[in-house]
Amino acid sequence: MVSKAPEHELASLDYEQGRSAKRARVDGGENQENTDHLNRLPLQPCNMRKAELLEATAVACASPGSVLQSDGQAKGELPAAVQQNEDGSGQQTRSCEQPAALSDVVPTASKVDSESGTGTELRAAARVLQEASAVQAQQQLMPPACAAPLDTAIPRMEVSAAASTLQNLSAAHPEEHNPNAARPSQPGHIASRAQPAYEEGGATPETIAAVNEMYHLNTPYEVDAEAAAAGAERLRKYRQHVEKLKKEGRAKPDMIAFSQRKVELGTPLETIGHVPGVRVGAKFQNKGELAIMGVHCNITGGIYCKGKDNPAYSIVLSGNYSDDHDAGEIIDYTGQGGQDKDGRQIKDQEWTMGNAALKRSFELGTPVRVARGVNLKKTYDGLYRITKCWKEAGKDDYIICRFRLVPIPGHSLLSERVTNRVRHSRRDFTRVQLQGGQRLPVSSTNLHRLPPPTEREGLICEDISGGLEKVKIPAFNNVDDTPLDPLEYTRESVIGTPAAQQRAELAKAAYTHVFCGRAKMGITAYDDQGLVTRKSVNYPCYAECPASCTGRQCTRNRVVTQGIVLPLEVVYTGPARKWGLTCAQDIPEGAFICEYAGRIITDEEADVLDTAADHDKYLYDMSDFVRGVAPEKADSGFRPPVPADPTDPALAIETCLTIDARAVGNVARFMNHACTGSNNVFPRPVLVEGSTGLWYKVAFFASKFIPVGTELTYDYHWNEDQWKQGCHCGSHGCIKPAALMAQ
Ligand SMILES: C[S@@+](CC[C@H](N)C(=O)[O-])C[C@H]1O[C@@H](n2cnc3c(N)ncnc32)[C@H](O)[C@@H]1O
Repeated sequence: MVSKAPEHELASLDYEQGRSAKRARVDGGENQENTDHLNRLPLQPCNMRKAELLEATAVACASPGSVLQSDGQAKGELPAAVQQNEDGSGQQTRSCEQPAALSDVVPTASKVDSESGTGTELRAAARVLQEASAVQAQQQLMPPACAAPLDTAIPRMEVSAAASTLQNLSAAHPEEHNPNAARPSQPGHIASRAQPAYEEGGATPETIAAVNEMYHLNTPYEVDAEAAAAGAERLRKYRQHVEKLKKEGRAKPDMIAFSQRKVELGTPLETIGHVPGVRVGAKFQNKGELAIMGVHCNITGGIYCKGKDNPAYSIVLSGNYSDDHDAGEIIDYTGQGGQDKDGRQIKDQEWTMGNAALKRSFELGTPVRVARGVNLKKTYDGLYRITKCWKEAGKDDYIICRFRLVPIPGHSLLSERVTNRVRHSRRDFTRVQLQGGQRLPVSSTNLHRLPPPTEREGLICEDISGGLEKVKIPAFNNVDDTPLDPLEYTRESVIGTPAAQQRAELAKAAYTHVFCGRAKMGITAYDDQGLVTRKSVNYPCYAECPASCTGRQCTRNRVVTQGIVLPLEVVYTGPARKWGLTCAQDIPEGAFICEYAGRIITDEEADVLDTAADHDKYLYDMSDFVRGVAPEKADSGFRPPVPADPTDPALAIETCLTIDARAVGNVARFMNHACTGSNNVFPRPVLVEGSTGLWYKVAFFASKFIPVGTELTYDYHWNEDQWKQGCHCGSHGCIKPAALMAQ
């Protein structure tokens, strides 16, 4: 989860960096290893799987009669004779010999990785891959063991290396391995002949678990405020120095400033994982700033590492490598080396320098920082893990090293972006300043009301709740013909999945007591009119009384429990924000508006919802609600009754639920966002006697008097990146005004 630590990205610096990002990446190929720092990393190599694989490969290759399936897997015994039709002109023969020794036939791990992974070896492997399908086809036609004459022997080494490659391939990526696709469409063209050669030996689940533990990847990232303040100061001084160098007319002031000030400013170097104090999503004006903050200290190269034997610290994606494929959630990153000064690939890449370091990260499962951005400006996008590495022919027909990186959930901007849900956490707690003044009950006849819906234009549905709410919820479209999407209306949240059911039950078991909200809070959150009081408005949680509580005070303390009483309306606002929620009468400040209802699912289930189908637009993450809010934000008052021990499983259970209101929901799903200053509604967790087994709801209240017909909005607390299409709230303090985005 992205923390909202003090911002340290200061105003933009207006200067040109001396070399293009593309050139910098090329240079990185030559000057990649940062030798300034000598500390060694704590992790040791873990080659267990590779060794196992080699052993398995050796067995497969060393056995006479072992057969290669067309899908690339070693199957049974090799045929004693292999028929080859290299150029389609005739058969070649080789005698069936037993390999003499393992080292003769199976390259060692390093041979597979760095020596035999050259273009020549790959091409040879590719050829044998093609033959594998022929072998299988032939095997189906003829008896094994030298039944068919082969004209020319294929060197044993080549076969076994190819078998190893094949096994790697099929094991690592079966769906992409298609030997038929390997047939040359343009003979002699490397791209058409070379097959991807996937490297086995990625970290085992046990290693990854250990790495997660070591780098605190099991819990969402939280920025240390002190370290953030120190970082902001470091950046400020660095920028000052850059300005000074610029005034002196120095070339490449950002680079010079980095090398001159890094020691004095205490740049965190050689850090695996997050750099303390740097929040995910932090923006930097150039690579010098990335370097001085310790995010990516290789100012001229795309890969930051120390030596080929250690895992890499970070990569920078500038969109300049034609072979890079950045699909957001998945990055297929191209290694370094083999380019000319214009960025053209002129040689095969090898598992050396930064490529070797990234491969090491793959083997060890260590996180790699990713910074992205075109031109000079970069964003720290958080931590990724390399799930695959391989060699293949690049667009320029030379063999390139490739790495697949995927975001680590809770530690990358993208994992936030993927779950583009309306997040609220203790950091997102909105302080509300109620103005006081006339606080009429919502039923007061002194509040203005619109005429009945049937007397107004644009009515497309008289009651979207289908009679489920106490009041009708009509829908209007006075803009165009856009219809309402189908919605299964629900008045209260429902448990959506068996996994969520399990969590809800566990949570219920952890909180068995029937509570009296008044007893818990000492006072109720509401006044006699059912409006949130000025005193209680910034309590982190409200508690209502269950039906079993009697007495005037307790009966009064059931506001959310009563459900919607205000005449809410769903109104089409236009193509930018689509549907929104308004009210057909004045709303007094502090009035309850509605709860956020939908299907309750687990966070994990929410994370894999189809974002392309806008599924994530209607998710409300309940995480952190129960953990309370920072003391400086919330008034003392009542806090959620969470266990004192934060490791209590009940806490973990309860915080892992999300409300999904896309297909099943209530009016709250139509409420749009407005930035600070212009929204009029705020959410609070409310303890109620839930029918679902959950012990709280998310409820919305008016933060001010809202005149009749005004759109109801609250702060989604989305960051700039989440507003990909821009925010159309139109307020002065808008975080990402759509108007600016268009420029
Ligand atoms: C919970 S839904 C709100 C209802 C939505 N407008 C609809 O038509 O169903 C959240 C989505 O509404 C849109 N939205 C809400 N507030 C917005 C704003 N201020 N600017 C632009 N789009 C907004 C975004 O597409 C967002 O993902």
